[in-house]
Amino acid sequence: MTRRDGAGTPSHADVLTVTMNPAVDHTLTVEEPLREGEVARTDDAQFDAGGKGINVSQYLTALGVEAPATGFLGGPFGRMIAETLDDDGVARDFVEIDGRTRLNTTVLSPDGEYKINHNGPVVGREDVDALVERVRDRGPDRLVVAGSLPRGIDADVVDRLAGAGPWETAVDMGGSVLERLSGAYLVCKPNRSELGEATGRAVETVEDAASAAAELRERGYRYVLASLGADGALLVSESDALYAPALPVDVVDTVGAGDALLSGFLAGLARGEPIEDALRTAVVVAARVVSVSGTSVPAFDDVFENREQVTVTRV
Ligand SMILES: Nc1ncnc2c1ncn2[C@@H]1O[C@H](COP(=O)(O)OP(=O)(O)O)[C@@H](O)[C@H]1O
Ligand SMILES: O=P(O)(O)OC[C@H]1O[C@](O)(COP(=O)(O)O)[C@@H](O)[C@@H]1O
Repeated sequence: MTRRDGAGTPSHADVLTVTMNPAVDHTLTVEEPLREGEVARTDDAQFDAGGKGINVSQYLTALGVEAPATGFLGGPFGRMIAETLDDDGVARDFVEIDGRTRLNTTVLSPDGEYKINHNGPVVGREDVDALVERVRDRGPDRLVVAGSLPRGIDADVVDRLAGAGPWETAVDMGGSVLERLSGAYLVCKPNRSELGEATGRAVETVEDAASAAAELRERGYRYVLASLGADGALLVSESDALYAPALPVDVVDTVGAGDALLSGFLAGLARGEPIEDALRTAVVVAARVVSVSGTSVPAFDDVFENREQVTVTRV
């Protein structure tokens, strides 16, 4: 029997996020480039509750949109994530699994950003059945399914979650998963390489990204929100392709940048913003998140007022 690892009685949610493969994010900053055979030492280490949907729940909650988190948690890192969500006031309703939730490591060194993501635990079909029930219990208006799939789970589970009720579903998953989905989705948020992987196209320029996003959109997405790193973001709908450059900020690291972009977009939609403004909000939220380390939640107080800083053009 699967166990419920969550706080409180299930209640309706505006947005519910699903993270099937959560992670504790371990961010280490070193002062010298890593050298083979040498021990690097640092006093600067940070642990955050992570995984794409969990980050979206944290960012949305901080942006004033109720967004409980569900998915699978297990082991000591799973307990740490649950405690962090409680401390941050993010409602949670996870299926407790026998496997251990993973630890993902980012090393920030003078020569760059190194990320190592563990593939995560094995999850069983009965855990998936329990997850579908959790989602039905909450009956959200919008569902966000984000992050990699744990071992034992195939892309059809995403279609199953999206099709289990009347909610609109956003997905932020790897290109090979996007390629295999067959349901109807509100939005997907590929980054440049995921967009290339999902379409088999080379994505170098903004124009390349717009063509690839338009092709991907036709496979069942109302919007494709493509993130292009320091080049900004692109929002493609049936009638439009809108491009917004990134805001010039001092970047600490880009962990959580894509999750922040999606959160800002969903927060804009939840507030009834027109699509163009939701794209602006998304870019401001992403700029805030890349300015802090790991997936810690920065101050979002003036995000909505500052969205006019973002210029949007038609591609
Ligand atoms: N170097 C940067 N400077 C400013 N903003 C950035 C930078 N890198 C990323 N961003 C912002 O974060 C968003 C998501 O970044 P990206 O790296 O494309 O996502 P992901 O984390 O999914 O790979 C971008 O669309 C942009 O708005
Ligand atoms: O599930 P994946 O693809 O391994 O990614 C998980 C990692 O991505 C993050 O959600 C950050 O994502 P982004 O940098 O793409 O926004 C981390 O919190 C987590 O460690």
